[in-house]
Order: sequence, then C-alpha cells, then structure tokens
Amino acid sequence: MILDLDIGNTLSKWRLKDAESSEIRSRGAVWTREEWRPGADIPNLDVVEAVRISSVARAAVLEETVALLRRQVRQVYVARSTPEALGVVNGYEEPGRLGVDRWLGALAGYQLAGGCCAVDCGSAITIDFVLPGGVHLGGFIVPGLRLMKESLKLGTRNVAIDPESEADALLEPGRRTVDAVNHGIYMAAVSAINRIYSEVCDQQGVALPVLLTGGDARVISRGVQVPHAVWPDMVYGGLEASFPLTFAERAGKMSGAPGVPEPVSLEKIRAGLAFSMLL
Ligand SMILES: Nc1ncnc2c1ncn2[C@@H]1O[C@H](COP(=O)(O)OP(=O)(O)OP(=O)(O)O)[C@@H](O)[C@H]1O
Ligand SMILES: CC(C)(CO)[C@@H](O)C(=O)NCCC(=O)O
Ligand SMILES: [K+]
Repeated sequence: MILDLDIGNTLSKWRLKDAESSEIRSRGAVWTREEWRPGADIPNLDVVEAVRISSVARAAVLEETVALLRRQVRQVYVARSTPEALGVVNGYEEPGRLGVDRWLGALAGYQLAGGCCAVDCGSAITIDFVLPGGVHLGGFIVPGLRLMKESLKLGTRNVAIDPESEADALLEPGRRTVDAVNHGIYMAAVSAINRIYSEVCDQQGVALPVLLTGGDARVISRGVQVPHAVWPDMVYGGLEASFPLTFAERAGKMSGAPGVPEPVSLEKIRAGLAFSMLL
C-alpha cells in the first residue's frame, strides 16, 4: 500500500492506495497537530510500503511525522516546491516559498489539462495560474470560508454554510446574522474567484480550464460561473506525478482525475468582464 498524506493548516488528509491495482482502499482526516501519532484515525502502517507527503504545517509537524513514519516505512517521499518540475516553471521569486500544496496542485493541473487555473478551497483559498507552455504565473491567496467567518466574531462561527445549499439562495440578502455572514463570505469567495479568473485570462490572452479542490470546493463550485471541474484528489495527483510508484502512475495516470473542462472563449470572458464593470 501507498500512503498519501496532505497535511494542511487545519486538517491532515490521508488515503491508502493499492500499489498493484492503483485502487484507493481507504481515506481519512485528522486535525493537524504537533503530535501526529498513529491511532484510531490513522491507517495501519504495517501494510504501507511507501509514503508521499505534502505539508504546509509548521516545520516541526513535518519533522515529527517523517521521523515517526521512517521507523516503519522504507520509502518516505516529501514534496518540495522547486524552481521547475514536470514541465512547469515556478513563478515565485523565491520558488521554495510557494506553498507545496499549491505547487502540487499546479503540477497536477498542468499534467491533466496543460495550462490551468488551479483553485484550492481550504483554510485559505488559493488561485494559481499555469499557462499552456508551463509558465506558472504565481497566484492569489484569500482567506477561506471558515477563516472569514471566524474573523468576524459575530457568534456565528459554528454555523457552517450548508454544503447542499443552492448558490442562488446564498446570493440573497441575509435577514438574520448567520445568513448575512454566510451569504457575505460566500459572495466574497466566489466573486474573488470569478473576477480573478477573468482578469488573468484577459491579461494573458488565454482561456484556461478551471480545476477546484479542497474542503469547500463543492459548495464554492456552485457559485463559480465559468466551466470547471472539481478534483478532490488534485494535491494527491501532484504527489503521484512527482513520485510515480505504480504502473499507472508511471504512465502519467492520476487517480480520480476529472475530465478536462472546456473553457468558454476568451471573447466571452472579456465580454463578462466588461459587463461586470458596466463598460
Ligand atoms: N470535517 C471537516 N472539518 C473541518 N473542515 C471541514 C470539514 N469538512 C469541510 N471542511 C471545510 O474545509 C475547509 C478546510 O479545507 P481543507 O479540507 O482543504 O483543509 P485545510 O487543512 O484547511 O487545507 P489547507 O490548510 O491546506 O488550506 C474548512 O474551511 C471547512 O469549511
Ligand atoms: C496558503 C496556504 C496556507 C494554503 O494551504 C499554503 O499554501 C501556504 O502556507 N503557502 C505558503 C505561502 C505562499 O504560498 O506564498
Ligand atoms: K489544502
């Protein structure tokens, strides 16, 4: 079995992948914390022959995790943001400072779709752009839905947006605090994504396929106007592409990869931008 680990600021997500059949056998998530000890929520390491890790947690968390895993698992691979990988050139002035989850998302998106706009809706919402030739432009970081809500301190932090909500309902003015907050932060997130996507495609003169991932991807997806695909395993896809272990991975296949969404034309994107500014 291969253990893939995505250590985020809030949640540490894992999945177990069968090295022979490439099937995903199980998944889970635990709170990210200093002491990451195998327990009820952590897979049995006896069956694990290789681990691949993406971590944006504090260095101490990663060090502890790696030290612990090395005692039981022979192969431990830790992803890093590099100046260049798999045909993608990192757009950061200091490439190592780009969050490795963003880098892996960009690599997976490029491998799947060529150029792309990769959006990760987690603790933060990150929006990264890769041009068809592999140039990563950099991106945008916006507070995620939960962080926006907590920062308001209006006593509504524990009332999450119902992930089954229809986008239309979330666009109505709220008539109680909890709705005003939930609809407000939802609008803030989806308007940012829609506008940033249009602006960058306009600047670059290219309509890019949009890929969404992260804990809030499904609910945010309903408010994103342009065609897009939700890819819950996008960061894992970057791990597979960076450290291919199975036969399928060596052939460039990433588990759970969606079909490539066909972007609307650049003309339509530009018309939408002009309309939104009442030009
Ligand atoms: N069971 C859950 N526990 C916590 N957050 C959840 C859960 N399910 C969905 N979410 C939502 O997912 C978001 C967390 O995103 P994600 O699962 O991508 O993890 P993350 O650790 O925050 O990611 P990162 O720190 O890498 O950005 C939260 O903002 C929250 O609204
Ligand atoms: C922005 C987050 C928190 C998103 O998970 C992560 O990618 C991160 O810690 N990045 C480092 C800062 C940067 O990417 O510029
Ligand atoms: K994430």
